[in-house]
Amino acid sequence: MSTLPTVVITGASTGIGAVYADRFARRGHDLILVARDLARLQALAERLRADYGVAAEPLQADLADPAQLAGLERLLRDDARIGVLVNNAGATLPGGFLEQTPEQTAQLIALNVTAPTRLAAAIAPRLAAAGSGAIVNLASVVGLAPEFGMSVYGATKAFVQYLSQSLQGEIGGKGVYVQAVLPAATRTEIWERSGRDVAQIPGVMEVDALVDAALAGFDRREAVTIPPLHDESLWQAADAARKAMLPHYSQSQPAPRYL
Ligand SMILES: NC(=O)C1=CN([C@@H]2O[C@H](COP(=O)(O)OP(=O)(O)OC[C@H]3O[C@@H](n4cnc5c(N)ncnc54)[C@H](OP(=O)(O)O)[C@@H]3O)[C@@H](O)[C@H]2O)C=CC1
Ligand SMILES: CC(=O)[C@H](N)C(=O)O
Repeated sequence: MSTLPTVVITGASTGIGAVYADRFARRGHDLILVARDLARLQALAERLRADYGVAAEPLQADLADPAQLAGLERLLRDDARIGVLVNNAGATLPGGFLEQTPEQTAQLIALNVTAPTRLAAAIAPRLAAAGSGAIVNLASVVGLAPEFGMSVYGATKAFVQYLSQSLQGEIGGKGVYVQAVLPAATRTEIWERSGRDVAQIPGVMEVDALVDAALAGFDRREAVTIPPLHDESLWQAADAARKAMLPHYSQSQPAPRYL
């Protein structure tokens, strides 16, 4: 058994989550791997045990299902070995807002918004009390870009980014590191799962490169990590522009243009 904190990774059966599992195992962490496809989780866990000598436990759960989500919440609340949560499980939807059904959007919000929020809420008090630990949340550059026409998916990712940055402010001072990771298009099954052809997308990043870059940001303790953004000053300028507005919101009168 490792002396390092155990890492819980949601959506670990494939894609970005499976590579996170490989990288944390390589660093010597024990793992709890969460997704719906138990056979895939078992195969990955077996490989990680063999390759790295860590403990790797598959945990089958549909995180859009409140009862199954509650089981993982209990584990995060109670198991003191767990010190890192990677909120990675997520999906997108085919079609546009006019085609998507209420059931589809509710399901997406349950997976992309409710699950990471509740899982973070389950682990945060214990990490804050211990004064250490990390919560990594997979957002997306789509959350910065309403122009991309992925309204509900993008809104869920904007939520995740906001939650991460706000939590960093709330619990960062108590020793808990919170990171938002914003990938752009990355070669995983997410594209075919939503009926899109990744071959039509320009500038797709390979999943190993994405996760290694995200972990470089993790090691630098960045609040927001955007692996595809080469010119870091663009993010810094956008963040500075947002912060420049903050002192201007406390006004008893509407702005003259609204009078
Ligand atoms: N790939 C990309 O271009 C980008 C991805 N992202 C984000 O990165 C994260 C990972 O995406 P990616 O690896 O590409 O996606 P994949 O579709 O490759 O993998 C998604 C993972 O989530 C799991 N998952 C899906 N639905 C559920 C559910 N209801 N309950 C539990 N687990 C579930 C899947 O496992 P199973 O089916 O076994 O449950 C799988 O392990 C997502 O949050 C995504 O939004 C952000 C920007 C770009
Ligand atoms: C499917 C996508 O659009 C991708 N996950 C992204 O967030 O860029």
